[in-house]
Amino acid sequence: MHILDDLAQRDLIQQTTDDEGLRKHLEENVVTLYCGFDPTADSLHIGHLLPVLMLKRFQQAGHRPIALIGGGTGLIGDPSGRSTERTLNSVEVVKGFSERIKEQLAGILHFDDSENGAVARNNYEWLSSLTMIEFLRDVGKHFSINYMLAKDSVESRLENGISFTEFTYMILQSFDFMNLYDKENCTLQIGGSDQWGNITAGMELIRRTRSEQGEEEAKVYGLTVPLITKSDGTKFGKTAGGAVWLDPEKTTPYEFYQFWINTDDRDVIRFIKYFTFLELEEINELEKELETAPEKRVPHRRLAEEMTKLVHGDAALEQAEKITEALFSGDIKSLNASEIEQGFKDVPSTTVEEKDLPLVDLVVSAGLAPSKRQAREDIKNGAVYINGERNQEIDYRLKETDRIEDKFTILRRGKKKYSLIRYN
Ligand SMILES: N[C@@H](Cc1ccc(O)cc1)C(=O)O
Repeated sequence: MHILDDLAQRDLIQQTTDDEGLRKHLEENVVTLYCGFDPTADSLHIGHLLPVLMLKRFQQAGHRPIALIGGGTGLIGDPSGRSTERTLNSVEVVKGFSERIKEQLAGILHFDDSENGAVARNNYEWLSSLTMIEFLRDVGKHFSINYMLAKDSVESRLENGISFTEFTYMILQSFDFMNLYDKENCTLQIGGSDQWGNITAGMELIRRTRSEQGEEEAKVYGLTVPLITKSDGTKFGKTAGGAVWLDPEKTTPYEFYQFWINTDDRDVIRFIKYFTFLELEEINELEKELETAPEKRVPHRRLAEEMTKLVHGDAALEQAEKITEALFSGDIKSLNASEIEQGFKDVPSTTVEEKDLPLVDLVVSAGLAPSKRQAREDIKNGAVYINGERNQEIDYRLKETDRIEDKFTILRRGKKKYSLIRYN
């Protein structure tokens, strides 16, 4: 199947410049394409995943992707899709962010120098050495202010204001495209739907400056992926705890898994098409499953599996599944300390100095009962669990075997009220 047809069937194409031309171009050539990622934080988040996976899809279809780290543009700030000016980060900070983002991209794209291996570039390399005079003469001269003012990213900001710095951003991104065209024969730029203006600006620059007189026009292409919407109207990729990051230190693989498994029934098939590499036929099967046995949540589990494996690897997926299962069945004893840490990250925790406290005291300090009297009552009634096991001894003192790797005990009251006890 033509890559563009596969993408279309997955609803992954928002816009292309010259669909027919691009189709032919991809049929006849190993196409070098790129997508840029600005280091605006120390990690990518799932909002970045679609374009990253897009690069991978093109690679699987035999083309050559470049992941461009915006070490230079990240110092300027893209106004696209934003209603307010960004605050600038220091050069040091952006450098640090760039390195981490490169590592994350490597984890998904597996950079290598073979013919259609994915490669990473950093635009700091060429943007930092561009002189003011060169910039204004060789690049700026090809941009009319009227054209720039008409771009969405600028137009929408005129009322609230935009600095000259952010205003020039599109010129820098255009310069990137031209530079990659010159040096690497890169002829396609992809990006999120908010990047349309920047991508077409670059195409225009290349057409103007790189077409030889009397020859065919220098021809490059652009493609954008859609903005991901959710059926409940809330923003994709945000949870109560904030953004869903790809860095396992910021969003644990378990949380990441939970994010996907909690996808709304109405969105799950669409997300499987967007984010996984499953064949369309298999996706149709999953859709049937959803219709006939929605309570089994087979597609949700599959989505969570595929995504966790892709971003965090097999071992992390296995752990996420184990934690999910243990929390569901209450079998806490099967978890080790690192799994406890992940699975109970959002559960209230109490740190205690003494290790063999009476259960009654612990239940109170953990905030699971308002008084010792109530705690005794609860224990007697069988509402209190240590690491998933009911304990009805009113005079019970915690023992070594109640501590998981000597670090944690999980107390539970009733069905759902958990508390994580940490030992110093
Ligand atoms: N402007 C893009 C990132 C980018 C940077 C440089 C480029 O050449 C291309 C894209 C964004 O904010 O998402």
